[in-house]
Amino acid sequence: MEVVIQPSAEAIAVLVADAIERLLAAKPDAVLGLATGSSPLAVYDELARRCAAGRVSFARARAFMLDEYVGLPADHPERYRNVIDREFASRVDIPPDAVQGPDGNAEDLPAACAAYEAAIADAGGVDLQLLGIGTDGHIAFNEPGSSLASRTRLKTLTAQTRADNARFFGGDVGLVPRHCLTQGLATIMSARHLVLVATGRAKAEAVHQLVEGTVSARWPATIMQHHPHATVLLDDAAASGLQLAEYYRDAFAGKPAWQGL
Ligand SMILES: N[C@@H]1[C@@H](O)[C@H](O)[C@@H](COP(=O)(O)O)O[C@@H]1O
Repeated sequence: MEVVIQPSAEAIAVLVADAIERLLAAKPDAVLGLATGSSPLAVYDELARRCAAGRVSFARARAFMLDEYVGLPADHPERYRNVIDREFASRVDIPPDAVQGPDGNAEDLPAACAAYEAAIADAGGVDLQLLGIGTDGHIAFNEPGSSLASRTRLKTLTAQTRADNARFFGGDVGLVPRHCLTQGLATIMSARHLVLVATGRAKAEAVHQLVEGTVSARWPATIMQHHPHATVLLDDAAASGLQLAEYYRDAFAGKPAWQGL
């Protein structure tokens, strides 16, 4: 796992956008994994800028979302499909039907989960998966206790996650759905490159566990320690709980530029 500590979300976004630009230059029909939440927003801003400037094109790319709330109306602004359209897809040249997410309004949710797994496999798997991390250590919506071998399925959100996400629902936790569909931890681990972004002190404990803790379903993101190509990008606040921060800084400072992330 590579840990990269940067001064700001914008500096992180430049590095992540560089990696995505490089991937698409080598493989224009690459499969991207998209995350919601506030953590990837600066990355989407940077990609939109580069696309407008003609530096990068998503015209042949495909993308899969990590997760979706269950039961939000199709036109609800916080439905993750709508968030991704607003923050990313509508701002770049990716064809609208090239972006897929789990169907949180399907009549048969287990069938929708199985179909989603099949769609990812049919696309050849995800090349680069963007991730945030919850304060309780979840990735996508894999809450504590999630099977480390899980695939896309229905999950119940923790009170902590619903409280954290209430800010997107006018501060009313009662409006945050209780259930979601989420890629499983094994689904995420199947992606070829994992790129996790975390900023702010609220993430410091989860980040410490992710990088330096024992691999355990108690902190689901720790499964990333088993991934052969995982990059964790942090600002100083999110890195403030790391015991080996100086080593990570030194290693990145001495890294040859041609290696990229
Ligand atoms: N399902 C999403 C996750 O994919 C995201 O990583 C996490 C952190 O969100 P934020 O980046 O807003 O802190 O919360 C949500 O619950």
